[in-house]
Amino acid sequence: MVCGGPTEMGYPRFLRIVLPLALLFLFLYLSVTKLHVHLHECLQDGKPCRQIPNDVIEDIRVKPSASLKLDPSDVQLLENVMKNCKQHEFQIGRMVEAFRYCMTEKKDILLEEYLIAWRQLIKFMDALGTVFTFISSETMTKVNILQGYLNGEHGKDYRTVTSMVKYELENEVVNFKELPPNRVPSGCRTLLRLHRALKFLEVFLYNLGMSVGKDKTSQMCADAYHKTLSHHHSWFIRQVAEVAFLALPPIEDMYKVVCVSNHKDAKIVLLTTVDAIVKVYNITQEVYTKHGMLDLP
Ligand SMILES: CCCCCCCC/C=C\CCCCCCCC(=O)N[C@@H](COP(=O)(O)O)[C@H](O)/C=C/CCCCCCCCCCCCC
Repeated sequence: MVCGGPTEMGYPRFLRIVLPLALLFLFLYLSVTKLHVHLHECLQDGKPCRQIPNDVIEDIRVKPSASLKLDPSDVQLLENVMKNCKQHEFQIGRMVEAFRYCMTEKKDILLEEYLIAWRQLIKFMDALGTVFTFISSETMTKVNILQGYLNGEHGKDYRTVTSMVKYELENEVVNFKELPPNRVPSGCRTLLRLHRALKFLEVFLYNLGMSVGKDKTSQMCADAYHKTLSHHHSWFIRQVAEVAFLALPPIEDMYKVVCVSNHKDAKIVLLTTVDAIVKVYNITQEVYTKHGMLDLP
């Protein structure tokens, strides 16, 4: 079993060109976000003009649960991965555990555990290097907003996704028309951003798990992004993402990150992860659909 960390990944030389380009896009992005409020003043049917309705997005469904049958040797492999990966900053086992533990018997999501899983993903992105800093700090911002609510005065109302939705709707914290400036965004719209990113992660890990070991990670990641998260991002963000994909390490290095040495083992670990993510995603999706909250600005 190979157990090198993501910090051991070697990056190609072309990054010397890609990195300045990424910084340029970042600069452009930050310039445009200063115009954020003005862009949102353009409203159509009560929605910002740049917002793409949720229903144009192809419904991507991966169904590993039905096909994922683990025999005792697979279970042993997963246990080994959990044990042997403990020295890594990013622990896929810890992430899977958190995604599993965050689901309650009443088909609800415990926010505290959900955020633990996201913090693991942030560790992974941080280990990938500076090209990913922007994405990981954006993710951290969202995690911190939710943690802030959990630690705040109404913390108990933020224990689960359902209780958060109930509390924020009853207290008019959620704004369906615009993102009010100079206010901490609501928990519901913040979680929605992570929820959409979770679909991207699900499809990306599924692509990785199902690949025959020859495909490029950048291609698999771009494919997942184009099918999912990109529909919610502005042009500038999409360009930043395209640059980041080029900096992704090759598939063998990804395998090391999840503490496996070959494609067969990677498939088991990755599809087990996808299985947990799909369940969490579906529960959240149901709550948001029920309350018509899939397009919160
Ligand atoms: C073998 C293990 C593999 C683990 C792979 C980990 C991959 C990391 C998982 C998810 C990363 C994406 C997290 C992105 C959060 C995005 C939240 C968001 O959409 N924010 C946008 C909207 O926010 P508001 O403006 O409405 O407040 C925001 O505009 C976007 C900011 C920039 C994010 C750019 C995202 C690019 C996605 C591509 C990520 C590729 C990372 C791959 C790392 C392997």
